Amino acid sequence: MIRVGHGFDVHQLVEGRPCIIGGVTIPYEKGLLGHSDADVLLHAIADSILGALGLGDIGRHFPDTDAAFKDADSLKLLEQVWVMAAEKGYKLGNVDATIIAQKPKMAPYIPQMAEVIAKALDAEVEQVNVKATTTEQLGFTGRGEGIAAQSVVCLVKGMLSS
Ligand SMILES: Nc1ccn([C@@H]2O[C@H](COP(=O)(O)O)[C@@H](O)[C@H]2O)c(=O)n1
Ligand SMILES: C[C@@]1(CO)OP(=O)(O)OP(=O)(O)OC[C@H]1O
Repeated sequence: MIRVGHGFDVHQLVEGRPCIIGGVTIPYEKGLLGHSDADVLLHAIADSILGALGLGDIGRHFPDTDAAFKDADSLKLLEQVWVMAAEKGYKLGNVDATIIAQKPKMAPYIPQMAEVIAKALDAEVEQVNVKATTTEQLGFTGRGEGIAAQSVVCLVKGMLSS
C-alpha cells in the first residue's frame, strides 16, 4: 500500500523570536511567530503525513487554543505524528519539502534539517529531501513578512520501503 500526502504552512516573521526551521535554530534578526515554536517546515511535513494517513491536520491534533502546545517544540509534535503512522504500520518512502523564504539563506542548514527530520521519521537521511527557494522578492515571502513551506510525503506499508 502506498499513501501520498501534501502539507503547506505559513508563519509570520517578527523580531524577538528565534528562527527555528526544520528543527534547526538559524541565526537571523527575526523569527517565526506562532502558538508553538512556529517551525513552518516541520508543520508542513507533519501535515503531509497526516494527510497521507487521512487524519486531518496538526491543528486538529494539537489545537492552538490548547495551552499545552504554547511554545511547543514542533519536533516533538512531528514525532507524535510519526507514532500515528507507525501504529498503522507505515514506513517512510520519502519526503520532499520546500522552504519558501527570501531570507535567511537556508542552504547551510539543510543537511542538518534533513538529519533531524530523518531521525524523527525513523528513516535514513537519503529518504528526506529539503530544498529552499526565494520568490524573487515577490509577495509576502519576498518582502520578508513570512516564510512558507510545502511538503509531499510517500508512506509505504507491506512492501519494500526503499
Ligand atoms: N532562503 C533561501 C532561498 C534560496 N536558497 C538557495 O538559493 C537557490 C536559488 O534560489 P532562487 O529562489 O533564486 O531560485 C535555491 O535553489 C536554494 O538552493 C537558500 O539557500 N535559502
Ligand atoms: C502547532 C500549533 C499548535 O501549537 O500552533 P502554531 O504554532 O500556531 O502553528 P500553526 O501551523 O498555525 O497551527 C498548528 C497549531 O495547532
